Amino acid sequence: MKLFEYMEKYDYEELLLCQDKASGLKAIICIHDTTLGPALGGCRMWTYDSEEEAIEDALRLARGMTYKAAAAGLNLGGGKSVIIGDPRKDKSEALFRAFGRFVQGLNGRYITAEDVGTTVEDMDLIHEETDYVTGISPAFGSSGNPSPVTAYGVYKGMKATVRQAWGDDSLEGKTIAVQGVGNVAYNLCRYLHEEGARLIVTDINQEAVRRAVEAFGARAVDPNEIYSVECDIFAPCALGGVINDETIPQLKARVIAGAANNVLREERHGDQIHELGFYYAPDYVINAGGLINVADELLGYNRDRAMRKVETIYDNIEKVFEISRRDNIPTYRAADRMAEERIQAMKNARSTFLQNPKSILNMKE
Ligand SMILES: NC(=O)c1ccc[n+]([C@@H]2O[C@H](COP(=O)([O-])OP(=O)(O)OC[C@H]3O[C@@H](n4cnc5c(N)ncnc54)[C@H](O)[C@@H]3O)[C@@H](O)[C@H]2O)c1
Ligand SMILES: CC(C)C[C@H](N)C(=O)O
Repeated sequence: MKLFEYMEKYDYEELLLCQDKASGLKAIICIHDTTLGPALGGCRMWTYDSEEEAIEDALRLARGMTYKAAAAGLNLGGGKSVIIGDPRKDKSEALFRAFGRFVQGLNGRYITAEDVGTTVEDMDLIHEETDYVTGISPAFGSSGNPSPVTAYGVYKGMKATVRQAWGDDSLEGKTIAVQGVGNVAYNLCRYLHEEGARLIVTDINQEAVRRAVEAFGARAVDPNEIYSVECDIFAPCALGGVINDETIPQLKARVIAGAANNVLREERHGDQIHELGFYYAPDYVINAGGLINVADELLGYNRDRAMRKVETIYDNIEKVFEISRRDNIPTYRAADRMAEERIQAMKNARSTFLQNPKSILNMKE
């Protein structure tokens, strides 16, 4: 990848490589865009096959966060970080504290939180070194683990998408294929099960599968079977890039709606599923619940206020489908348009100098 060419093409601000020999930390922090406010985005810990793959992931995820915050109506920019390593073996206090010091060094331009492979306990260690971290323990007045709230938002967004496809938003009797039953999807499955949906689940972690089968009477299938099972809704809740040339021809679902970030391997796959008549809920619109929740910490956390804002994901999904129909474009493009228009409008509005800009968030009691 030609880094500067790529960064220029998608308007990235900053890419930071962080290494600390003593703790073994190798991390990447990427700030995509801070037009709307500080870049808030999670920290992923993953065993990447190469450094290039890790950098690419950080870049793509950071850009997604800019769009996520903009589409959710938050005054936050987009950023993300990745720590290269195995979350089951390579974690230590020293590693997360070293990472925290790099975050502190950015002086608030980047605020971190959980993502795949990191937990509230890890955020608490980062918090030893910096206040620019969210999703820490509730004992600090924080919102804790964002995953259950992300799940609630995905549930609401899935219902809104189902309404587009079938005219009413009930999930009762719908068969839903869930890929990955980790932190978000386990909580999502609970909502789906309570509403009377039939669940098919898969995960590369057998323990996660067993939990979902026992708790929700889900049917388990092998990871490579999940694309082709007979179902109404495909819910990608593991990693990105799963809507691609190989998987699209296998899909039997009518709706694609899940928690995973960067679901489309390439933009052209979003065009393809649109032409084929799938109802796709754009990833960063439907999975914004966790971000909305941790963002509320910056105001002094109020769970009711945060949950009310998470419920607007239903309306945001409806807006995306409206734009898609109005402009005859795929939903992923409609979501981009919605986010880009807001960023541009705020860029223009902020051209006037103000001594004391108002609070960085626009959520009100
Ligand atoms: N946690 C949040 O609040 C949040 C918010 C927004 C988006 N997301 C996104 O949602 C997705 C899930 O996040 P999470 O926090 O639940 O992570 P998680 O690590 O708890 O869960 C992911 C699950 O997917 C499984 N998995 C990985 N590769 C797989 C494969 N090829 N096939 C089947 N299963 C596979 C893992 O074993 C794990 O159980 C990620 O893409 C994340 O970026 C999470
Ligand atoms: C909780 C959020 C700040 C981060 C989350 N992993 C996301 O992708 O939205």
